[in-house]
Amino acid sequence: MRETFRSGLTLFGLVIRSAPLLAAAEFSAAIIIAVAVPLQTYGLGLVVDGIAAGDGVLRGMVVLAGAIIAYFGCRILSSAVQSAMEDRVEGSLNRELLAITTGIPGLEHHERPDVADRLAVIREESRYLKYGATTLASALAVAAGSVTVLALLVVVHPLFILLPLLGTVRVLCAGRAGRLRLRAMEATADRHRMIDMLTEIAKSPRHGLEVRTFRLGDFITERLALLHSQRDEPRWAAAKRAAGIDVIGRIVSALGYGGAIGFVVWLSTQGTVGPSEIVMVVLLVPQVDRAAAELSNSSNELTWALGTVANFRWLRDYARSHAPTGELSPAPARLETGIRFSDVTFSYPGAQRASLESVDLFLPAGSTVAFVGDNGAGKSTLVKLLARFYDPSRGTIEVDGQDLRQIDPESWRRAMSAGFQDFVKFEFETKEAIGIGDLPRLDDRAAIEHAVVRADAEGVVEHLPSGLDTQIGSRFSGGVELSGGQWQRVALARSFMRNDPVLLLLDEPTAAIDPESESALFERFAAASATTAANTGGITVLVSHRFSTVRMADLIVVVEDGGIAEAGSHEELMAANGHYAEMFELQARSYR
Ligand SMILES: Nc1ncnc2c1ncn2[C@@H]1O[C@H](COP(=O)(O)OP(=O)(O)OP(=O)(O)O)[C@@H](O)[C@H]1O
Repeated sequence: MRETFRSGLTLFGLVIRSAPLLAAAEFSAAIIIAVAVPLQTYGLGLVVDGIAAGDGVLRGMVVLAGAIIAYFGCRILSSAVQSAMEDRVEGSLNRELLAITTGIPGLEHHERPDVADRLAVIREESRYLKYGATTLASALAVAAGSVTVLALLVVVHPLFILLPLLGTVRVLCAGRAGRLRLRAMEATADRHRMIDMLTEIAKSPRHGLEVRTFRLGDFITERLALLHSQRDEPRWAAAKRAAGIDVIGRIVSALGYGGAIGFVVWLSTQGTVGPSEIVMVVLLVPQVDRAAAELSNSSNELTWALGTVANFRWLRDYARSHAPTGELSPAPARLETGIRFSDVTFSYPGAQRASLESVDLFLPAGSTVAFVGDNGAGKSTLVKLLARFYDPSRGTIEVDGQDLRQIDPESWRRAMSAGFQDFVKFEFETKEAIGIGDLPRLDDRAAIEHAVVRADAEGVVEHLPSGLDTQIGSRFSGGVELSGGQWQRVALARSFMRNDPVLLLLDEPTAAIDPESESALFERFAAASATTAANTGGITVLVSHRFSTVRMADLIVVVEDGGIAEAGSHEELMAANGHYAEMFELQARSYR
């Protein structure tokens, strides 16, 4: 109950923050409409009284006309503001959700199934929050209308105070039914995510090649049918139970309202009430029933909306609890000694096996470091720990002797830069797709051109019809599609936007580029790293499977099965005649 109340407050706060004036107009209009309806009945009662007593109908007509004008005026106002308010709420909710999820410093929330399920439910249900604003307004309005109806009925006979009890039964039943449906949705959220994923694979042009090559159409369709039945059957079972509970509520209230009308007719036979009271009760009792129906509808919708708000609050609390705490230092502007891994063990959330086991490693300031090793050895995991997407499960990573956990992650990310194999294809104008690598310099054309040169991407830009001003990607009209290697060079230029980062992480950023160009590129990296190293003592880390490229690194780290097998310069490792020498020879021979 307390949680529901809190979620209601959160929703109310969200609505007021998103659209204060529109919300004030919508809430007031909804309340006035709800109160105006019983007031019309009251006015009619006064007219009947006036006629019966021969006193004239002016007073009754004034109340009736006032209530009718207020009713229609507010209906017009409500229809004008409602959808604008909903759009504003939806927009600001989406922005808030995005800010929360992207604001979590690490990546764990994307990989923990319990968090991913909640995110899926929130995404699926966020449209209810848009309507939740209107639902909240109508729930308040129904409450105000019910109080007015009840006050008028109690004046007729105090026993009518019991009528809301019947309404409560109906509302409770509807609330229970709504919770049943929401729980079924939560329990089947993983299947829903899987359906989303398969549908995306089936529809997206990006996956079209593989889907067609492997003739996956039928396989995906069958898998989707199975998943739909696994998702929909529990939901349908819950919907049936919910409908049963709803029907019970409706029967109880219908019996009660029939009894109330019978009661006032009986009172009139006893001479206790007159014609105006009969008119009022006959017209007001259905309004109590309608109010209960509306309240149960809006309580149904509100239960859904508040359930989603509860998930939203959970996510916000999760983000807060994962926000860095304690005294945090800014990232160093200059590295003096280097970065040290001491006894670092790391397991991904939910993983059975550790991906890194007791790693001891020192990356000296000002050096270029290459990570090599077989698939799944742990190279990218080392990179992710360096970027602080995750913290070690055991052991420490120290930057110039300071634990990385004590450095503000925001400041650390600003001080570093990175390029990844599975980069994002930002379908923007080329200058923006590159410039976003250093947001404060998004409009600095000279800096963008410099990054293009460093990434050896001049050839890509020269071939674009409007150079840096060309829209890239085929999603938008006039957009120019790039090849895999060209996209990768744009992504590389993006990672070179930041001047002199203290850490530059390049995790197979050239996998789509041919070996010769990669070698040439790495020479440029090394030259750029030398400048960076002189200015900031920065470290460049490169992950690559190509030994011809990594040989020029100052330090080559051979990662094997979650540990460090060997580390040293190319010459040292060749002299040691170990795994590196063997792999180098093998690759060199195959190139020859
Ligand atoms: N998100 C994840 N969740 C669970 N396990 C993961 C995750 N990412 C990687 N792993 C596991 O961690 C181990 C190391 O993976 P990592 O990506 O670091 O290897 P890698 O050396 O970069 O491989 P590759 O050369 O194929 O890119 C692997 O066993 C992999 O299955």
